[in-house]
Amino acid sequence: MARFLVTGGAGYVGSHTVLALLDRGDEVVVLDDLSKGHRAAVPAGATLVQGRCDDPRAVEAAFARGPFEAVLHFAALSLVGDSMRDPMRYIGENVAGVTAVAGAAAKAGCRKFVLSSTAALFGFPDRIPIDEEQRLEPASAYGESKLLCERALAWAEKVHGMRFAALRYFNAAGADPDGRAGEDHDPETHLIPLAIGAALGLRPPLTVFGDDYDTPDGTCIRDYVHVTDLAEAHLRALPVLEERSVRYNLGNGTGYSVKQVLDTVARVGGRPVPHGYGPRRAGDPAALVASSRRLREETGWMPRFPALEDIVRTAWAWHAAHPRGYAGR
Ligand SMILES: NC(=O)c1ccc[n+]([C@@H]2O[C@H](COP(=O)([O-])OP(=O)(O)OC[C@H]3O[C@@H](n4cnc5c(N)ncnc54)[C@H](O)[C@@H]3O)[C@@H](O)[C@H]2O)c1
Ligand SMILES: O=c1ccn([C@@H]2O[C@H](COP(=O)(O)OP(=O)(O)O[C@H]3O[C@H](CO)[C@@H](O)[C@H](O)[C@H]3O)[C@@H](O)[C@H]2O)c(=O)[nH]1
Repeated sequence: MARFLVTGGAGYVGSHTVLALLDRGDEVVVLDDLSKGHRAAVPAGATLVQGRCDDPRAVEAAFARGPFEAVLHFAALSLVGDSMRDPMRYIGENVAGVTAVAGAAAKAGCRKFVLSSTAALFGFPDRIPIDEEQRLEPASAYGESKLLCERALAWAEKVHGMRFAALRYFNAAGADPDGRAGEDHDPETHLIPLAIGAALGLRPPLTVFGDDYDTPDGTCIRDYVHVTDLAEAHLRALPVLEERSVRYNLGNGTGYSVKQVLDTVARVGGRPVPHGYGPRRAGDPAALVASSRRLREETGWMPRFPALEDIVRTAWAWHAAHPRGYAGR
């Protein structure tokens, strides 16, 4: 049993990872300012310190609950479109969060750090699937902020001997298979919850952003990876940090188009997804699919829910059971 600090543990991916840690018997302290997350998403067995990652007093209060085996850093601003309206805020806050938390970790003698990084590091990629050797050229301030976070951690390693794992998630999706947690962003911008919301009559009809891409059906292709599999990848990456720092691209390795996602939601839910077509969303690449070969080979990670249908089924179950998300829980 070990104790972990999870920043952003009241958010979507963070809360599922807290569950994975608690399920295996670990102790968890969550540092989250609840700006986007939900108190009710912090599992009962975890301790919540409410505060910002770039506030030294809040970070100190969190580390006072240590010592920690490792820090898992999920807290960040994470909307691509938003980052293009307010790029300095995204870069400033995301980098400040990492530097404050990693600096405090080094001071406290905690030398393992796992960063939520992103496929947005690759911008418009040259080749699919995207492996770790591909050019890093973010096409958004959000992607740039995460690249700078990775680079900051490389300095923490050089100077303080801090090992880090940068996990570049592709599209996180789905919900805890036991129904204990799910996806509830406000505003919600992600395809699967919007499609399910439209099918359930909880949200307006979905707009497909462009059907003139150079893909088989004209809509964008993404690699949807189950949030519980993402959580498991964090646990798998930890032992590698005994030896060295790593960067892993993290997805299923299969791409699905927006139309295929809508068909799957309709099939799983047994009702159509009301939708129409609109212009392309600025900054959307035609296709993003991960090669997670390195992660699989070096850690033994294997997704339990690689099929889109299973991913959508768990998401559907959560949204149907919690039509208002975490509100009122
Ligand atoms: N969801 C995805 O598909 C996806 C894909 C790639 C990368 N990521 C990255 O994974 C991480 C988690 O994403 P998510 O979808 O769970 O987001 P989320 O918004 O649900 O969770 C982020 C959490 O961090 C908290 N937070 C934000 N800024 C904070 C700050 N300064 N101090 C303290 N707490 C703060 C929020 O309140 C929220 O609970 C983010 O770093 C995101 O960039 C997500
Ligand atoms: O109303 C909508 C919402 C989305 N889409 C499309 O659906 C796909 C998926 O979009 P979305 O769910 O918003 O995810 P991404 O824009 O691919 O971004 C996610 O995945 C990135 C990595 O791939 C991360 O960096 C981001 O944080 C995360 O939000 C894209 O082609 C969108 O154009 C629509 O057509 N209509």
